[in-house]
Amino acid sequence: MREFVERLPKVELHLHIEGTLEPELMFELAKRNQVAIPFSSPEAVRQAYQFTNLQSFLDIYYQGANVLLHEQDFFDLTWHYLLRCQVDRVVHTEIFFDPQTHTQRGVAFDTVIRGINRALKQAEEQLGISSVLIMCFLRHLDEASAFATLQQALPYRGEIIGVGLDSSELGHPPEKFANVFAKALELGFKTVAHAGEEGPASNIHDAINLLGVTRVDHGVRCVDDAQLVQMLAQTQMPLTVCPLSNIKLKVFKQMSEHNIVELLNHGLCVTINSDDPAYFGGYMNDNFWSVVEAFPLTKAQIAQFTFNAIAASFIDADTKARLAEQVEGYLAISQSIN
Ligand SMILES: Nc1ncnc2[nH]cnc12
Ligand SMILES: [Zn+2]
Repeated sequence: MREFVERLPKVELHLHIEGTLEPELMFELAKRNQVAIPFSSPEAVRQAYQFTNLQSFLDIYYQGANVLLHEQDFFDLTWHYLLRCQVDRVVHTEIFFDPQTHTQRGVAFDTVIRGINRALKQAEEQLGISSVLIMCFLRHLDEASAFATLQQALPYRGEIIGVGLDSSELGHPPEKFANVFAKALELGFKTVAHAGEEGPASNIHDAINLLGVTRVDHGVRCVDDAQLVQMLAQTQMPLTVCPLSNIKLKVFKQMSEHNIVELLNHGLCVTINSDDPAYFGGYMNDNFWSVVEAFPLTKAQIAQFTFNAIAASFIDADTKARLAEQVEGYLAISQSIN
């Protein structure tokens, strides 16, 4: 089964590029850019990754991003992730970036996007991996800052497919960003938002109704509202679930208590994603495997996560059909072997 999971073509829909900063690269960039970091070695960094909740992670995560200063740094960060995609058979990825994490430190929006985009283009050409970019607003910052960020993104309309919402969910509900999301939709951006990760099921409702999202990031707290679960199944509203993240951030005590398979069996459009893999202990294969290890799933059920991700992606219809065919072929061959 492990080999089936490893070779299964995958589509990633919930990945923060800043969350792919491995301790080794953090050290290399700290040295290159002469930025002080409060760790003595990459191992010491890993030791510090003991989180009690979302906020305890975010505090360390924003600190780590301080080593990213130049276009080349953003290129290196993104390229390392894309090489890992190749290993994990991720054929398409939809990447979040947090411009405010960088512009607040005096790094230009242009520097961030140029570095990331150069790596994405190289991956398309050299690795055959396609991608799109989604710009997230930090919800602990105010509406004015989100509006300013949206304004800064206008020259890059062709390179940014949508806007998202991340950072501290508790105390920062979707309604805080209803105006800026309305403007983004008017400008032609797609919208997604983290909701129902640590926050209540009502945040999922509000992300859908007030922010016009086409996907909900995480969304696992939907189970607290049976009617909402029914609606999510009926509308096939995608949930980009991140299993290892949820364990690391104590959303669930252990994988056997995770609700992803329950949601899959209810017919929801759930997908598997890695969120911040450098911090949470694994990329796509590890996330798939953590679920497969904890629950008895057939190959067809495992492949369903990829079919769901293809359907939920921002890829054009022809490419979706081609990718789905590729996965169907893979599933048929591996089912015929045993
Ligand atoms: N899991 C997560 N939830 C909210 N904001 C984030 N930013 C990066 N990872 C996040
Ligand atoms: Zn996330």
